Amino acid sequence: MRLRFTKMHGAGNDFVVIDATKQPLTLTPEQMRHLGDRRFGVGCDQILVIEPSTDAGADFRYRIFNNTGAEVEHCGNGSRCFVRYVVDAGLTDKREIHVDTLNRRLRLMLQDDGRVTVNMGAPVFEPAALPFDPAGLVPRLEHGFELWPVEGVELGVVSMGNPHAVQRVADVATAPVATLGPRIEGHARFARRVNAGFLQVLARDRIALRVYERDAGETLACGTGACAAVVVGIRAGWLDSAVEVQTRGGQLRIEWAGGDSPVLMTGPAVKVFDGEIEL
Ligand SMILES: N[C@H](CCC[C@H](N)C(=O)O)C(=O)O
Repeated sequence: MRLRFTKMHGAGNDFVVIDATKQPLTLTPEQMRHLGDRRFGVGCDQILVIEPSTDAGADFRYRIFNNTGAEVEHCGNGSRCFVRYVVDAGLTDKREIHVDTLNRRLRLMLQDDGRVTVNMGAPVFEPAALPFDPAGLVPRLEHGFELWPVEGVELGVVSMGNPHAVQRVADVATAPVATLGPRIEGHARFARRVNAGFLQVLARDRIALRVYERDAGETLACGTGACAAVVVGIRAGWLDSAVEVQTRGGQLRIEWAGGDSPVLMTGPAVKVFDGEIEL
């Protein structure tokens, strides 16, 4: 099969974007893995498949697959690239777009400076939402927020639609992302595995972040991970409600007013090239 695609990135988190708005497309996990392979295929962290909406309340739907072929619930950087794609491809003339993912409806706004703001929905802190099994653990409370002792560190857990476990570190540059990241990502207490965030507080409105992503390893940026780190930092009393997040691939802005209010993420979305591949 000859497949047309668009290569994009959001703060260095890179995607193969496939437009399936005009004809249905089903790729096997093996075909996804080939697309994601940085030597034998195109190479990407995740694959984004854009489809027509199946509900009057949304303009589109899209599906996200890690480069292992596993479908996931949410991708912050991918949602911004989705907006850039559908606007540039002329699939919509709107600047506020509603899209359905596996388990959320997102509202996305294209800003005049080219960045995209995404209403990422509200965080969910109940362990069962990830899922995370806290049985037998005694959390340390930081400003009333539970930090769970796992693998010798303290994890703040939160679902942004996909699962995240965030720990505070003194310096992201020396954080044990390559060794501790996979141990947390695959830990038995996370039945559907987890994205492992390493957060360094630079100021109450600025953090540095590295994320060992579920099913993808360390990426240069993780949008849902940035949301997760900021809301954990706010609940733990380390951060204010608007935070600049420095990732290895670029900068994101995360805002959250607390409670059931939605998390707003603003950041870049860049098209790199169009291509075709024989699958
Ligand atoms: N690896 C994530 C999906 C991609 C999320 C990330 N790329 C983002 O920008 O949010 C997971 O399995 O939940």
